[in-house]
Amino acid sequence: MQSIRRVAVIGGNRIPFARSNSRYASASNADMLGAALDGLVARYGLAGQRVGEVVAGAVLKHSRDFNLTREVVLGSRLDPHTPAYDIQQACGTGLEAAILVANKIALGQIDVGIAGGVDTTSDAPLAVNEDLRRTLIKLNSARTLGERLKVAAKLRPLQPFKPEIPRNAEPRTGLSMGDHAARTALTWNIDRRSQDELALRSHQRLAAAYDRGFFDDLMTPYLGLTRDQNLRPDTSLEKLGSLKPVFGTRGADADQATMTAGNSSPLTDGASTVLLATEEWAREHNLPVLAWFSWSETAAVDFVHGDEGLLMAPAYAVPRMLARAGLTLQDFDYYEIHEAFASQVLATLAAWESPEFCKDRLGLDAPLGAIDRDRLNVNGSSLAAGHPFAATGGRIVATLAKLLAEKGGGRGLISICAAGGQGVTAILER
Ligand SMILES: CC(=O)CC(=O)SCCNC(=O)CCNC(=O)[C@H](O)C(C)(C)COP(=O)(O)OP(=O)(O)OC[C@H]1O[C@@H](n2cnc3c(N)ncnc32)[C@H](O)[C@@H]1OP(=O)(O)O
Repeated sequence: MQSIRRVAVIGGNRIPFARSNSRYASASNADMLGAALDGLVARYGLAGQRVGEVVAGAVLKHSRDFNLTREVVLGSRLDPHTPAYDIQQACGTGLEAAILVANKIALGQIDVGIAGGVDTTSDAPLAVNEDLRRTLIKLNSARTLGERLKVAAKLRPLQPFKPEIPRNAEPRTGLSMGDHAARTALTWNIDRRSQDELALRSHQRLAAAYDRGFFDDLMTPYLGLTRDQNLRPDTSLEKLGSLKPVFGTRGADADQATMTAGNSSPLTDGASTVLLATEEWAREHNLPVLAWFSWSETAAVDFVHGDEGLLMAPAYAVPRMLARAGLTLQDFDYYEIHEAFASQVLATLAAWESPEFCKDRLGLDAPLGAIDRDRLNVNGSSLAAGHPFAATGGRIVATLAKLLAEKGGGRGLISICAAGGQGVTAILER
């Protein structure tokens, strides 16, 4: 039997994130993931090398991109003998890709691997409507002109022009991510001011991190962007407080809606990659280790039949991971909690502080307790940087690993909520 090996985070590379339908409007997922990968390959001298595996994904993907990651690898300077494949776990995709690569490294199946993620809401995969799709398939398989004419005769004049537009909504409820989060915000009494304060801190901290050059070796400029386009260093509590609610604005609780464009992550385009390896590989290639990828856990909640909030799965995943690792919630120097919405971060923290939630839902004798908020998302997070769904995991892993390297030691927690009621979490240590 093989033994478990330590997994090193060597570094990451991403492109600055762009607002939807803006700077990257004409870039495809392949273009953006390719740019993030090219930067990583250049930074770590991987040109011509056969990497164990490249695992990445996109939440919104064109049907032509059967294996987007492999296509991107074939277009890169990596050795074409590098295997590559796509995965998808909504906003957990990038972190799940890193977990997959880390597990293969730990088990001795590969020595080095790259994880990544990309998404674009500007170049969304519009599909033709279902009737037309089926008719076109029949048309394509018709063998004679007569058969083709018979199928074509069934096409109604305006039918082809009604496309199926992908929605940022749960298939089983029809509600958007934001409307689900708005329900959770009500359940946990998350007030508007706390959400706006969290959003403000995210912008201020991301701006400060850029100003001190933190991202200089984690990012490759792309299509004229050198910083995340959503970053608003000049935003204020007054400006945030003046924005109108956009989620939870229908139904009986509409007057209690608190979620705005300022305290919700924006629709974003972007890509990220992370390099993971064994200690030996890092030594042989003369590359310093930023941090160790030590634990991970996923969880899912039943938001369809039960009353668990759609984006609350990390509240369950983290305590399970802590129990396995023999740690408490307070044993961390940094907390990276993906800011899908300010209210969802605050609801997760409230759940961990709640004796009822921790007893009834987690089966614990005592609440997990509060965290030191000064250690939360210290370089900003998705509210400021933006959130190109599958690319967020890579952004967070690289950011946290570098933070730990800068500090010289410590432990960081990663928590990412995902559509479908899932949560992906991990621990990095140094
Ligand atoms: C998917 C998973 O698996 C899990 C998850 O992560 S769930 C989260 C997934 N992501 C989402 O659901 C995305 C949610 N976001 C959205 O749908 C949209 O961004 C949104 C509806 C919230 C806003 O869209 P929009 O109206 O086009 O935004 P935008 O025009 O940029 O902003 C609206 C206004 O707020 C202002 N604004 C936004 N942020 C601001 C800030 N921080 N400070 C000051 N003003 C701000 C803008 O300037 C704009 O003002 P004007 O109208 O005067 O120009």
